[in-house]
Amino acid sequence: MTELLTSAQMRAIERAAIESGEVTGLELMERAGRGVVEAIFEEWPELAGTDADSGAGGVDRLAEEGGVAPRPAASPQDICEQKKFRAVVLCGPGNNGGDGFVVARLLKERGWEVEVFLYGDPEKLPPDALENYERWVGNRSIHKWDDNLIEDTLDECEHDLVVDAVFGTGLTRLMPDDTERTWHGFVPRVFSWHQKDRPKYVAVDIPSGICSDSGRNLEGAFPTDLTVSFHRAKIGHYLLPKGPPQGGAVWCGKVVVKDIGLKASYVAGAVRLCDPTKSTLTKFSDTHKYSHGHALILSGGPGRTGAARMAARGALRVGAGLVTLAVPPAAQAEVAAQVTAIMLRRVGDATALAKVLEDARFNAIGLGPALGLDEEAAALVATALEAGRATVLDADALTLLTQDAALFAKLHQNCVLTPHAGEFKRLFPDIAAKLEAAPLKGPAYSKVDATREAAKRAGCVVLFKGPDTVIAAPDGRCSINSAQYERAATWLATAGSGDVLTGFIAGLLARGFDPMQAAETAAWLHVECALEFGPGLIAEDLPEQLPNVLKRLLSRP
Ligand SMILES: NC(=O)C1=CN([C@@H]2O[C@H](COP(=O)(O)OP(=O)(O)OC[C@H]3O[C@@H](n4cnc5c(N)ncnc54)[C@H](O)[C@@H]3O)[C@@H](O)[C@H]2O)[C@@H](O)CC1
Ligand SMILES: Nc1ncnc2c1ncn2[C@@H]1O[C@H](COP(=O)(O)OP(=O)(O)O)[C@@H](O)[C@H]1O
Ligand SMILES: [K+]
Repeated sequence: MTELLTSAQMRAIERAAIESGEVTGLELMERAGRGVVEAIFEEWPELAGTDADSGAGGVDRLAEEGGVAPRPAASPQDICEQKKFRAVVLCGPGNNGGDGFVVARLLKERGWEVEVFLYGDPEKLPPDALENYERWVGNRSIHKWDDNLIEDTLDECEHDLVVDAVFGTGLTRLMPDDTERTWHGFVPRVFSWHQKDRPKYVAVDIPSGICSDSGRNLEGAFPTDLTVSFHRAKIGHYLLPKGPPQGGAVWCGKVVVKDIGLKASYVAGAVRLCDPTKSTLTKFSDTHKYSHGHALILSGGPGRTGAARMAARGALRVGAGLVTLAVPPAAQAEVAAQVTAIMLRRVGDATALAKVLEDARFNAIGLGPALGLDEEAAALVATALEAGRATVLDADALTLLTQDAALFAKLHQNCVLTPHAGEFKRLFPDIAAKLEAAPLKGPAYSKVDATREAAKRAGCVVLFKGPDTVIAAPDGRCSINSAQYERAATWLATAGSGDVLTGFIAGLLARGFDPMQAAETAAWLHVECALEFGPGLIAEDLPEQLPNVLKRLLSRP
């Protein structure tokens, strides 16, 4: 799985590389700037089409240095007919600004018209950024930051590109809103997002104003078409904090990560992006049904059995050897008429459930969807938890946990809780309050922090749903299952899709996955199934996509 870093982890990696003598800060900055230029031309090849001032030399030079691929030299006539590309590069007071000066220089070398604006005092720039500032100003002009001048510059003639290199991983305070700078007024004026032929907006590392650890918007963020980060993506690229103002992924456009030559070393405690490997899933290919475990899914009463039936179908499709629905007697006929491969057991109350669970072959339990909120349902949850099996709790089971501290105390390390935002807030109101509070500084409290704190308190795995599902274990392991960017699947937010996820987790628990791995793998498969089907999906469709999804995954090299 891909590591997602915090700003502190990234700084530590950079510091270790510099201190070991492997690379200098200046070299890293040059590679970062070059990576941004490369990514721009990969994203918009049409922008790589001319270098009117420098001829083909600019391109070849960059290519020799490991930059973009060389292309045939343009004829003089072509060059005359081609318009000159124009960029505005907005640089900030730290090393993010330093990267911006490198980008400006490389574009200029390719014949671009480049205007650079500096927010801050040149004398206060850190050493590598200062060096690149001086390389830039050696023979070109630089403008002191001025909202009106930036706006006039962009209005004066068509620009192809605006590069945002104001703040990166070093954003530690709310965006400035003083008399000298008025970000809140400035951004929307310059940023004519819906205007046809507007310039492309590119963020260096992260859109300025977005906290790279949390994705929180520290007010006044610049939205972008393309975000180019370095070495590893940052957590903030993959979280989607609710607004106002909304933050994270929604501002990044698309995230490209460029290698800047830092070693891929293990980072203790790093958050990971869910992407199970074939080896995670080899457990899918072994043999006998009894070796694949037996999941027990608890159903609600008459008229409320659909949720559990969908969960059971999910558990079976994901590969549990056997799946049994525990059904109240009054709902038995309703369920029996609608299931085939799934078995039924009459479970009238908690005593009956305890009796069923005497059979040690039931090695995983899924409960909560449409279970009910009465005392009987609470007793079922208590009995299930007392059995100590691998257990996934969702929906009504989560609500019951919020109503009874003694029930909450029965949670154990083999449990997985799967709250959506509302359920999370009811279960962990104080943690949710921290997450909802407007951030005043960076790094801000994040959904990752909140889920880790919740998992620690519950003593079990917590899967906090959303397009940025965060999964955490009490020992601090944490991952994000993203349904954003190329995995965007908004149609997954459909009634009952959470019930299917419960089933996927229960099925994987039955197969012997540990709770963290079951939750991560199920969440990932859930989104893959939504992508496989596409828009128009209803929850029942999800389990039926699994055969194709698994086939594709298992045929990976
Ligand atoms: N860490 C690394 O390995 C690398 C970092 N590089 C670049 O360096 C960046 C990090 O550089 P820095 O740590 O200097 O941080 P930044 O350049 O992101 O910003 C720090 C500066 O902004 C000021 N600042 C922070 N929040 C502010 C606010 N709300 N209002 C006004 N000023 C504010 C700080 O006082 C400081 O002067 C990365 O994002 C990346 O672009 C790259 O050069 C390549 C390697
Ligand atoms: N914008 C989104 N894009 C993709 N998936 C989403 C989005 N919003 C929610 N989801 C996912 O949809 C599912 C909804 O589950 P849940 O809220 O429990 O609904 P229900 O109770 O109707 O089943 C979760 O897996 C959640 O992560
Ligand atoms: K930036």
